[in-house]
Amino acid sequence: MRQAWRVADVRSAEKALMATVPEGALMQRAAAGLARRCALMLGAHGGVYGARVLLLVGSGDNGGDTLFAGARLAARGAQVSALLLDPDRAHPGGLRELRRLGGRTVHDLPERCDLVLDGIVGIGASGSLRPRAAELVAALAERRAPVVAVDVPSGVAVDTGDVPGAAVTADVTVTFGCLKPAHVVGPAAAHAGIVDVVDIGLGATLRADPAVRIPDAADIAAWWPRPGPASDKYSRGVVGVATGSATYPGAALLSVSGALAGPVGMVRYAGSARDDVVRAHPSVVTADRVSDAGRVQAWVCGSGLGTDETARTEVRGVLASPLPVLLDADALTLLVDGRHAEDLRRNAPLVVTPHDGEFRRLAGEAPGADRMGAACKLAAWINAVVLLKGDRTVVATPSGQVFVNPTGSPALATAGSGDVLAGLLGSLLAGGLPAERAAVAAAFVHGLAGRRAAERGPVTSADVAAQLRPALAELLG
Ligand SMILES: NC(=O)C1=CN([C@@H]2O[C@H](COP(=O)(O)OP(=O)(O)OC[C@H]3O[C@@H](n4cnc5c(N)ncnc54)[C@H](O)[C@@H]3O)[C@@H](O)[C@H]2O)[C@@H](O)CC1
Repeated sequence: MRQAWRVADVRSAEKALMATVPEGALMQRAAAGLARRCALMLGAHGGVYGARVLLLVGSGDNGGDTLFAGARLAARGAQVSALLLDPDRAHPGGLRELRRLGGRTVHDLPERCDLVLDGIVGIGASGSLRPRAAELVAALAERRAPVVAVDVPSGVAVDTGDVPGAAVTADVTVTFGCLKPAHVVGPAAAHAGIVDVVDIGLGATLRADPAVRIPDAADIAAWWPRPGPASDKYSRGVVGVATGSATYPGAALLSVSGALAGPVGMVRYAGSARDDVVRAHPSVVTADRVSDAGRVQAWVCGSGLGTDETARTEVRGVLASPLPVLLDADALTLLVDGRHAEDLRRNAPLVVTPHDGEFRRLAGEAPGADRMGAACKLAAWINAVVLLKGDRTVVATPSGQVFVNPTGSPALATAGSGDVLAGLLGSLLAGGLPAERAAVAAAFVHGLAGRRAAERGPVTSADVAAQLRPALAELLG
């Protein structure tokens, strides 16, 4: 599992490390890693010798890294120019080194270059880019040259992943010591491109809890419940699905197909779409109401349920059970009505899976610029695992742990895709996974399925459901 740390924690780790190494050593490690990556990129397109490299240099150490890396490229024969945002405050040692090795300074963006290094600001940035920097970033976007961001793309909010104004969009970001939240969460993640972490020796001094964890395929495969020789349909878990209605039978079908792809041995469906469900999925055992459904180990409730009195009774019924419950869509609307989020507090595990609109109804305010912070706050308030949907879906626990799903796909932004996710997640809850792992694993596999479905053209949520099993077959080997 990869992890990302907040600026303050990176700073203290760097401070501790700096006390043990010669002055300037960390910047040289950073610059060496950065120059190596740039040389690789140039090598793939004609070579370093003679390549036109532009450095955008701010007045902090981020600019210093950039100047030293530029000097290394100049030493290998690249034609390196540095555009200094504030010439009087550019890193003096870096500038000297660049000039010594043949680099020069320029006042404007050149018409053409083979590679741009964005060293305007790094983790020392505050707020949106200042006007001169913002202008430069806008002009850069028109040049279409490959861009390497140094540490973080200039203009992103490093700790939250927000993009408050103009920001560099990089092909590659070379970061130092560890990932930061902006590389993996929020709109900033899309500005980072491929992220390379250069080891500058920070590992031993980076002791704080990470701000965010990013699961990989091996984590999900290790968590996924698998049947053993002694398993039967009950011991694998039975999930109850209370979704859909006569008006929205599709929601029932989609959440059930999500549940069937999960690890449970049986799916029970309770609701007025039972005939449709059984016709499409003959293995599902159905009932009219939650109270008649029989024994289950977890409930999924909400998608397409409607908001009438019957729906309200069903939601109350699942919440009154001592079982893990996942609430989505109409269930959230019903319970909250803008004011009753406390009603969700219960002792058994609860997962809610809101999109931004549902989040606003639940929390009383939109997630805003800090999606991780907002999800954590809501999770603590209602004592639930919150899965906040988005391009980089965030999963937050009541104790403040945050995970970000790396497999998101724009293909998942389609009606009913959340119903499929809810069914799969409920199946994992019934299969015995702790709530946060169930949420993280479901988002991961749902994302993989979305990506697979997108390879075959425009995607419907039924396509996503159909790709869950092949995605799992590949993942679980
Ligand atoms: N601290 C360390 O040990 C290491 C730091 N390194 C580099 O140092 C960077 C951090 O350096 P600094 O702390 O000097 O900070 P930065 O270089 O990230 O930014 C600070 C400078 O940017 C300006 N600035 C701040 N906000 C701005 C905005 N919104 N628009 C335009 N300009 C703005 C400030 O006036 C200041 O001059 C890291 O990102 C990394 O690149 C690396 O050399 C590795 C080691």
